[in-house]
Amino acid sequence: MKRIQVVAAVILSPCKEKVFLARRKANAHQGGLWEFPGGKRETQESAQAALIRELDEELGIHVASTEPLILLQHDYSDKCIELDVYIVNDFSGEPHGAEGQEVEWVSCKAIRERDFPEANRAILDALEDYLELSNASS
Ligand SMILES: Nc1nc2c([nH]c(=O)n2[C@H]2C[C@H](O)[C@@H](COP(=O)(O)OP(=O)(O)OP(=O)(O)O)O2)c(=O)[nH]1
Ligand SMILES: [Mg+2]
Repeated sequence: MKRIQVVAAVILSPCKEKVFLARRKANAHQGGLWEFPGGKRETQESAQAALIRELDEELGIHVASTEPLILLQHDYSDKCIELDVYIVNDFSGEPHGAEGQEVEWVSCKAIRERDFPEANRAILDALEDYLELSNASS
């Protein structure tokens, strides 16, 4: 199975206490579950360019800077993906569900109460480590 290249963003509020989540449309792959906004990379497109394009299309924001969080591979029974995940804490515009999807700023402390696709387990672990480190140094 060809591996699908996906980029996703962990969008943090200025004090890093909240993260902006979107809910996958019911009829999509992994439908109804919460996700970090993003999508498939186009041929020849860099991860950065894909992230900027996806967050403009899906949330109507302009990404100013990113830092890599985790790169992972996950095999679902029907799809194999590679997820390239970035922290975004500098952007302009007010994020909203530009494609009619449900969105929400969720407290980082309560994020594990949401249902995510299986691949996201590793992202949540990486995010927890990232937030611990950034709290320790502030
Ligand atoms: N954006 C995103 N995708 C995720 C996450 N976790 C996870 O398993 N995925 C999977 C679900 C999909 O198989 C794939 C993303 O593809 P997608 O179909 O949503 O891509 P897209 O936004 O470009 O949408 P489309 O143009 O194909 O409608 O990655 C996540 O946290 N964020
Ligand atoms: Mg998407």
